[in-house]
Amino acid sequence: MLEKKERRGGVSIMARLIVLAGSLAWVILLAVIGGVLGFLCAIGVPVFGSLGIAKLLGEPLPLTYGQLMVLTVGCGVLRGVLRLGEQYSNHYIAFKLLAVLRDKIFRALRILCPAKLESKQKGAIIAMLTADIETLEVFYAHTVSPVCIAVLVSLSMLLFVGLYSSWYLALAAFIGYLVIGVAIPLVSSGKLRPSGVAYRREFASFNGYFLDSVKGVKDIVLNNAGPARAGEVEVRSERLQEQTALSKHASALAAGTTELCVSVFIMISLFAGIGLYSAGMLTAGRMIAGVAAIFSSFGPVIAVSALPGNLTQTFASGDRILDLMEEKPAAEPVTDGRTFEFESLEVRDLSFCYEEEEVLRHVSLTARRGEIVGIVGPSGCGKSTLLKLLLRFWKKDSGEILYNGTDIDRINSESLLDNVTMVSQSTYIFDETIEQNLRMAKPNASMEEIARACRKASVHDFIMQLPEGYQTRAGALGDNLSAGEKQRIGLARAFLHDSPVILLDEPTSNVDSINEGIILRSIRRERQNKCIILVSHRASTMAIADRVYAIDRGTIRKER
Ligand SMILES: Nc1ncnc2c1ncn2[C@@H]1O[C@H](COP(=O)(O)OP(=O)(O)OP(=O)(O)O)[C@@H](O)[C@H]1O
Repeated sequence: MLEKKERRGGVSIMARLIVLAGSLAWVILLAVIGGVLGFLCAIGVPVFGSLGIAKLLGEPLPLTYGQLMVLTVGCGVLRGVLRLGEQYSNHYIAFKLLAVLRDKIFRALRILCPAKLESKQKGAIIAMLTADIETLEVFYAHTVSPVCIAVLVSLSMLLFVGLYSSWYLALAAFIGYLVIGVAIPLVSSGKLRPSGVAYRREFASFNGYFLDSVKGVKDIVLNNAGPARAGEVEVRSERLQEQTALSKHASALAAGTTELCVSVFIMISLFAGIGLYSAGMLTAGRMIAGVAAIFSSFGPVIAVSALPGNLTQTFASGDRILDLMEEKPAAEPVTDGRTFEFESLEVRDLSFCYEEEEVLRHVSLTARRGEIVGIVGPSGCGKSTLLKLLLRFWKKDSGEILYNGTDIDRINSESLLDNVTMVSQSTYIFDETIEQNLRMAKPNASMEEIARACRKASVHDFIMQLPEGYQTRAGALGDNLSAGEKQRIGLARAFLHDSPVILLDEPTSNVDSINEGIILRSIRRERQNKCIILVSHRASTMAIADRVYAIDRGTIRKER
């Protein structure tokens, strides 16, 4: 299972996410520069205009009216260009970075796979690959740059107002920036969090229930449970609506408070300016320029105060993604070990437990090229676990798994996968053509080889009946591939992969006796040059084994 780590703080998440952006951090920098210059130009329009008025009022200025006019118009035009640049950078970050992140996450998953992705985890992983990565777009494109822009623009404005107009006015602006850009986000994020968390909980619950109902609609109809199910959907939908209203109410309140505070601080700076002018501490021209600069400088901090609604969710997504990236695989891949060409397998005194639950105790068995070894035992006794350990999905607790006399922990993972293939109880069929689904086992296989593998798995005739034969898309068949057909495609993949060891977990559990006979004949023929380890409940399947081991409550004994 993915381990639950300690929650990280917001700053730590932000820092790590920026590191994760790697070489794309420079595009974020570009967006920040574009944003800062853009806002300064926007503020420049009223400021240069008011400097013109200051000049009219007799304020000495080293600029002519013409130059002030050019600067005012120039700022207006540049504002548009810079805004475009900022938006372009943000969108570039959003799309490029999401692609880079998906790639990184996929790599992390490949190392964790398959042990840590057992079925319990799939839902969380799929959510991460879709919703969480999308949410991070908000972080990179709409969180980092607004915060940096707000800090830089506010500092520039404080310096301008302080140096040109008055440090008292700068102080009033400073308090305004702090209240709008820091205090309101902090207070409202605390208040928005519970309603945001409750909303997301209801949303997930509703979605899960609804999708589950759609998937299970056949069983709902067969059990005449439709009205009860529809009633529950209605109840959950109403609960979701209530939470949506509460959540929207909280964010509307925060937005209203921000607007109110902006108006209050504009008034405060206006009254402070008039007061300073009346006290003779400021000329009319400098007062107008200072107050105009403050009036137009709240845009960046308003953008920051609008963030908290998304921020909690963004950080939660970032936290989950960082957890996945830092997750240790159940068995570290071996890259500096030995390679081998399979001849023999010896399992000695092998013990293994999943967390608390002990599954295998002092298990020993042998198998070599040319043999079919059967494993039987009641459901849940650890047969599949033993096969997974032979592929090092999990790290054994004690004992040895020796391939050609070398322990599995000292064999390169690549070499192990070249030598050992497993057909598990459920085969996943990708939404590609049947040929592509098979070819993944041997990318350069000829069509003849593919067809031969399918004949051995007794699935060739079925494929030839499909509308486009091997070129039929599995997706076009919908859910119409039976469990047995999928199982035989899985088997054909294993035959095509042609590795010396084939681990078969219930290979005939879903096929009829005619197909079972064909498959068993193929397996028997394959054994000449291979080692086949066969798990099955069926006595008819076990009949082809040279040796049979029985597992019972974790211990093994040779049955024949
Ligand atoms: N990833 C896992 N985490 C924790 N427990 C697991 C995991 N996989 C299997 N188990 C448990 O280990 C035990 C052995 O499971 P395993 O799948 O090896 O049995 P099996 O003999 O192959 O059963 P079946 O014949 O029904 O396929 C079961 O109790 C199962 O619930």
